[in-house]
This record gives sequence, C-alpha cells and structure tokens, in this order.
Amino acid sequence: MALEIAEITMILKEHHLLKQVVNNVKGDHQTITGVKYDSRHTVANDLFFCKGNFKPAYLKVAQTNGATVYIAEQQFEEVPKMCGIVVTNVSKAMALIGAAFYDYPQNDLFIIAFTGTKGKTTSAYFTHHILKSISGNKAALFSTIDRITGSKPDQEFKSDLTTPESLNLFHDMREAVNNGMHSLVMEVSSQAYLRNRVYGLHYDVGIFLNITPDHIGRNEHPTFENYLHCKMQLLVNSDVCVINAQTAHLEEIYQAAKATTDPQKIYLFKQANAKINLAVPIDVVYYNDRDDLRLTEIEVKEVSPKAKALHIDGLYDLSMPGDYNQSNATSALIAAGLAGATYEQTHDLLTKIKVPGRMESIVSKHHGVIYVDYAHNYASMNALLSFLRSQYPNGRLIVVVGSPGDKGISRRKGFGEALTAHADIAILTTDDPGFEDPNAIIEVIDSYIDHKKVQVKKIVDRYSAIKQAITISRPEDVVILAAKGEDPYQKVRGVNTPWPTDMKVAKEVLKGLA
Ligand SMILES: CC(=O)N[C@H]1[C@@H](OP(=O)(O)OP(=O)(O)OC[C@H]2O[C@@H](n3ccc(=O)[nH]c3=O)[C@H](O)[C@@H]2O)O[C@H](CO)[C@@H](O)[C@@H]1O[C@H](C)C(=O)N[C@@H](C)C(=O)N[C@H](CCC(=O)O)C(=O)O
Ligand SMILES: Nc1ncnc2c1ncn2[C@@H]1O[C@H](COP(=O)(O)OP(=O)(O)OP(=O)(O)O)[C@@H](O)[C@H]1O
Repeated sequence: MALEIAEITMILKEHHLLKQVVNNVKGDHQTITGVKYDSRHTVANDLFFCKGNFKPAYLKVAQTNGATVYIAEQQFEEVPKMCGIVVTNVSKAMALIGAAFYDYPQNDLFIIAFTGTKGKTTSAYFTHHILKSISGNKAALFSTIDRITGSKPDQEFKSDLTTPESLNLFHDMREAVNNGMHSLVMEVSSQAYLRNRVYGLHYDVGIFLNITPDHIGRNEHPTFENYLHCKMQLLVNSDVCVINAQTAHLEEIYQAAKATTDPQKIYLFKQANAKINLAVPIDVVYYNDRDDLRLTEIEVKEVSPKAKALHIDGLYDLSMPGDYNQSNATSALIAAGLAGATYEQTHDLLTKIKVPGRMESIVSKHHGVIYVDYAHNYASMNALLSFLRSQYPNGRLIVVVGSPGDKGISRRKGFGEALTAHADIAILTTDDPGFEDPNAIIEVIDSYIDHKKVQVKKIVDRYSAIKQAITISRPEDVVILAAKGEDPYQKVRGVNTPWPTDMKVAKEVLKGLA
C-alpha cells in the first residue's frame, strides 16, 4: 500500500481541506508507505497525522523513526526537513486519506451499522451471528467488545473503542476483505461522528435504535442537541435506513433519514401494540406475547408492501430475555433480511447467542439469582430493573452499582431515579472513578434516591459491595451487578487497574459462602 503526495493533496483539495504544502523538497511523486497517528508506532516512510491532544515532541519522535510527511492543522518549525501538509481539519483528512491508503475496503463489504444509546452491541452481535451462520463464516464484526476480521482465532481481538480511529477502522476493513469477508456489522458511536472517525464512510444499511440523554459533558458532547445531531449522521450516510419507531425524537430522526434517502428505502419497526405519536409508515411489527425468563418468543410481521420482500415473517425464540432485547432482535432480523437472509435460514439462530456481560446469570441455591449486566445509564437501568421486577414480583431486587468519573455525569441522577423506581436495596460502590473521588460520586447518586423506598448501603470497595449483596440475599431475591458487564479493569487516575470481572467475583463469593 502506498500513496504519492500528489494523490494525497488531490483528495484533500477535492474535499476543500488543503491549506498549503510546506518543505516539499522531494516533490509530488514522493511516496508514503504507511499511515500513523501515534509516534510510538511510526516507521520509515510513514505519513504521520498530528491530531487531538498532540505535542510537537511526538512529531520529532516520528521523524526520528523515519516518518517523512506529516498532516496537521499548522506548520511545525520543529521539523524543517519533513514535508508538511497543512489542512483545515486533520481528523477529516485522516479518515479520507485512511480510506484511500487502504484502497477503499468498504466498497467490497456489505456494511450494516448500528447506532443508539443502548442496544448497539447486542443488536450487532445478533446480526453478526445470523450473517456468519448463513454465509459460511464470511461476516466481520466491529463491536465495543471485540473486532472480528476473519474466521481464524488470531483474526479476533478485543476492542479499545466502540468505533475505532479512522486509520484503524480502514486497516481492519482491509484485513476483513483480504480474509475473505463479504459483510461487516459495526457499531457507530456518536463520538465517532464528533471526532470524524467515520467521515466520508457510507453504509449499505444504517440502523437507529434509540436515543436518551447520555455521553454529554467534558470530552464528550457539549449538548444533547449535538449528541442527537451526531447520531443522526449515521442515517444521512446510509443507503437504506432502519429506525425503531419507538425512539424518542422520532420526528427529527425520520426527517434526517428522509433528507438523503428515498422513503421507499426507510424501514420503521415497533412492538405491535406500541402507540406512536407521529404518522409514520410502519413496515415491521413484532408481537411479544410470550416474554419471561424461561422463554422469550417474538412473532415478526411484515406490514408494508416493501417489507414483504424481507422474508422475515414468523416466530423466533430468543436466548436473551428483556423486552428491549426483542426490539434489538427485530432490528437485527430486518438488517439480516436486507442482507438477503430469510426466515427459513434464521428462525432458530437467536436461541443460543449470548452477548458477554449482558444479562448473564448464575442461579444459586441459598442466595437467589445473580445477574451481571452492562446497564449503565438511566434508560438501560430502568429497562433492566423493570423487566426483572416483572419477572420476580416476590423477591427483593438488590442492586450493586457505581457511576464513572470524568464522564456521563447525568448517569448519577439516572441511577438514583431508576433505583428509586424499582430497587429494594441499593449498594453504591466504585465503577471507573477516573480522576474523581468514588465516595463523592456515591454521594451524588445517593442524593437522587428516595430513602423511604430504597435501603441504601455505601461500600466503596467493589469486591466487598458484591460480597455484601450476595451474602444478604435470600433464595427468592435477585442480585444485580450492574454497569460493568465483563470489564476486566477499573479506570483509576488514568490507569486501567485489573478487575477480575463481576462474574468471577460473584462466583468466588458464592464459593466462599457454600
Ligand atoms: C475524547 C476522545 O474520544 N478521545 C480519543 C482521541 O484522543 P486524542 O486524539 O486527544 O488522543 P490523545 O490520546 O490525547 O493523544 C493525542 C495524539 O497524540 C498521539 N501520541 C500520544 C503519545 C505519544 O507518545 N505519541 C503520540 O503520537 C496519540 O496517538 C494521539 O493521536 O483519540 C484516542 C486514540 O487516538 C482515543 O483513545 C481517545 O478516546 C478516549 C480514550 C475515550 O475515552 N473516548 C471515548 C469518549 C469514546 O470515544 N467513546 C466512544 C463510545 C461512546 C459510546 O458508548 O457511545 C467510542 O467510540 O469508543
Ligand atoms: N434497546 C435497549 N434499550 C434499553 N436498554 C437496553 C437496550 N439494549 C440493551 N439494553 C441495556 O443496555 C445494556 C448495554 O447494552 P448494549 O451493550 O447492547 O448497548 P450499547 O449501545 O452497545 O452500549 P454502550 O454504548 O454503552 O457500549 C444492556 O446490558 C442492557 O441492560
């Protein structure tokens, strides 16, 4: 893979990003053979992007390692011998040049992209499982949990971000194509749009699941309007749009889809009896008459003429309980239908699939059922607790939860409200405190809990909090270890401090109590 300066500047000019080229002593035919944004990974003949909280010292390191060209929003006098391409927006330039460098791998993949405040990972896992099964293992997955670029074990690895940096994204897409993948299921975070990680990328199918206030604050979105705007960009960049008609802000979201997509290529779905306060044409509905912890069944019905071509009508059993997972599953079935899957191929595929850290449970003899779940904002905590309350009307709901430091500040209030609505006992503890004091975060959550309804305990050490929850629970109770899912670390003052995972701790505690 290689690009000439002339090709790079042409792309940047086309997108009105180029300001000037400096120190171009080797001329327009000079070639770069690698693209990097981290000086620690640079090698000879790399093109280096100066982005984010960048320091000029990094560029010096890149130069020492052999990088010959940089792209930045300003010229750096520190490296007079390097060719500099000065642009108006470096993250946009990085996405466009990344796609070109890896020779536009997106053109060889059928890309299904999910966005939403909640349900992205679950829906992506469902869809990937279907496409993988029906294609003979030719489906890639880029999720919050892991990235799968091929069918061999070494082509599967843990993700660092929900949506990777553009250079990593196009690199991994190229790998997927080279590994023989035909389709890609990916999660697209609003942050990816805010940071231009997917700038210029188009999807075959874009799916909007839902939106509730989250990810607003320092380092994230300045306002809810900006969060919504970023999320809606997925639809603006998709050939076919799928929208959960039960989402908040449906009108704006539907209008965003219509701005660039013919309504014939927009599919809306909802639970059959759900009331929608907007006259939108519904394409697919699902019935959930059988919805409990033993069996979750949905019946999917195509209700519009265009939906009939999906061939997804029928009954499906789901492995993951919770009404929100029925909605997630319906979105996955529509996506799979758009990729060519039919009911005959898919009807028994969702009966076994599990998503790590989502609704995982252990049934204990003396201490009730213990759930580990990634619910970590108001909407997901409320959905999870209300479902579990409906399933265990006689037991107490004992919830262990904390809220992260430095981000998602609104979650603290959200947890307080969801706990007040559904929990019997809340054990407030630590979850990724970052640079904040976990005790102070606990106090904020506590200030939103109604103490007449919920008994609150504050145990800052997460291990002890889990131990306490399981120890006090009786056979009819439910213990919920919320918000960390299968995270193997706690983020403390910039360091990922190893954490055995909630599930491992729960098992260890149970063993000790036996
Ligand atoms: C706010 C944000 O998104 N920041 C991301 C961004 O940071 P940044 O560009 O400022 O990078 P930085 O780490 O400060 O360093 C600046 C630059 O210097 C480079 N560098 C650094 C050190 C060095 O020695 N040499 C060097 O060249 C770095 O590679 C980087 O290019 O680029 C980094 C990778 O280059 C990301 O790791 C980082 O994500 C941070 C860790 C993060 O927490 N992001 C979250 C908010 C996020 O993106 N979340 C969404 C999901 C949200 C959801 O659930 O919906 C996601 O998609 O994951
Ligand atoms: N459609 C949904 N609506 C509300 N809550 C949901 C929905 N789907 C899943 N959840 C809850 O949210 C948690 C996280 O689900 P999932 O990982 O699928 O979402 P996500 O969008 O990928 O989340 P994140 O952006 O935080 O990584 C689950 O453990 C569950 O409690």
